[in-house]
Amino acid sequence: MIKKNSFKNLKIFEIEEKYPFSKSFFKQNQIPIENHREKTITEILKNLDEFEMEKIGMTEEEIIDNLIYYIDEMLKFIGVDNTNEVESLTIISGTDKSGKKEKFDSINIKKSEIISIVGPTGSGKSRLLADIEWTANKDTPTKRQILINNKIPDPKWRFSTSNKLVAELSQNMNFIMDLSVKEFLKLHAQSRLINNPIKIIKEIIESANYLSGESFNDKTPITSLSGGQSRALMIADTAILSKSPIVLIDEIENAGIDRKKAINLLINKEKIVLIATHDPLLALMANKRIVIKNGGIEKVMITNNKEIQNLKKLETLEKEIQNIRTELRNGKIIENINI
Ligand SMILES: Nc1ncnc2c1ncn2[C@@H]1O[C@H](COP(=O)(O)OP(=O)(O)OP(=O)(O)O)[C@@H](O)[C@H]1O
Repeated sequence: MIKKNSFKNLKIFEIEEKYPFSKSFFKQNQIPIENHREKTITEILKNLDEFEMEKIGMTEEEIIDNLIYYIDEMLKFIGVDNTNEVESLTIISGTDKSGKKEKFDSINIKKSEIISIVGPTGSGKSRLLADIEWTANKDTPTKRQILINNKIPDPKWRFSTSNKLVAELSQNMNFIMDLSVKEFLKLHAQSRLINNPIKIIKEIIESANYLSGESFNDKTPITSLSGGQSRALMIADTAILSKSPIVLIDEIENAGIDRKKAINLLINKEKIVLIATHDPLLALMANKRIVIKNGGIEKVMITNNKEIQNLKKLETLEKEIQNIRTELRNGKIIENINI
């Protein structure tokens, strides 16, 4: 909610910069802001004569109240109101596949934390991500409950398309639209009412190229992106453009993308990231890992110092595998392996 007192001190150019859509309020209500952008709304209204005020059809207070209401509603609509701020996510225990209570009471995850979810095939990793996405309220097969900022979340999260709590990155990123990368990102930026889409589109493309190493540009048709390139584009888009405070990743596939860079990009944007994975590198990159067995959360482990050192070894191993992959692709014979 915008506070009226401090709002009154904003100059028109500051209001327009912060809330670009406010321009249409001024226009529709015929408020003469032209050449007065250095003034506050109150200063402008005070200088209007009776006739001009009559044309607007509202008192000074009504104009300010309506403008604040308009901005608040627009912010909610595009999903950038501060009710979107998520400081923590809590998972309250439910039952495993046999109906037994899970072995924990609650797990609290904070902003900028990264959590991996590990467990055998079919153990329930994707189910946990789905519980979070649906903000389960004891109404899913696991009977878990999800709290946001320690409260039962507003049901708006479940149904709103513009105000999404969760951004999901899945393995399959098949684009079917006949658009260039620039057109695609521009559409997304427009839907978020971004003021300067050109700058942000450039940033997303640069980040995606940094992640995939296989460059593309703004003119590349999205249908011709490779698997790695489209995953890189979606990750960069999610990190930079999406307002969703929680990112759920169902395994970042190995090929064609630097997973460490991808995770760092998401973390820098202060998101909560949960990754269901079978990949040791991703599992150990997380601050904590949730171990799932037979549909239930078996335990939560904190990545310890020894594991962090081992992560470095795994990264070296991974680099060597990448080198071998490149050599094989280039028709070379694999004679030496450096481990
Ligand atoms: N606690 C539970 N109670 C009832 N059903 C569950 C529970 N947990 C998981 N399931 C169900 O078990 C099935 C397998 O779970 P899920 O797909 O989440 O496994 P997974 O660990 O992601 O598997 P994979 O590694 O193969 O992707 C799903 O149908 C899911 O709904």
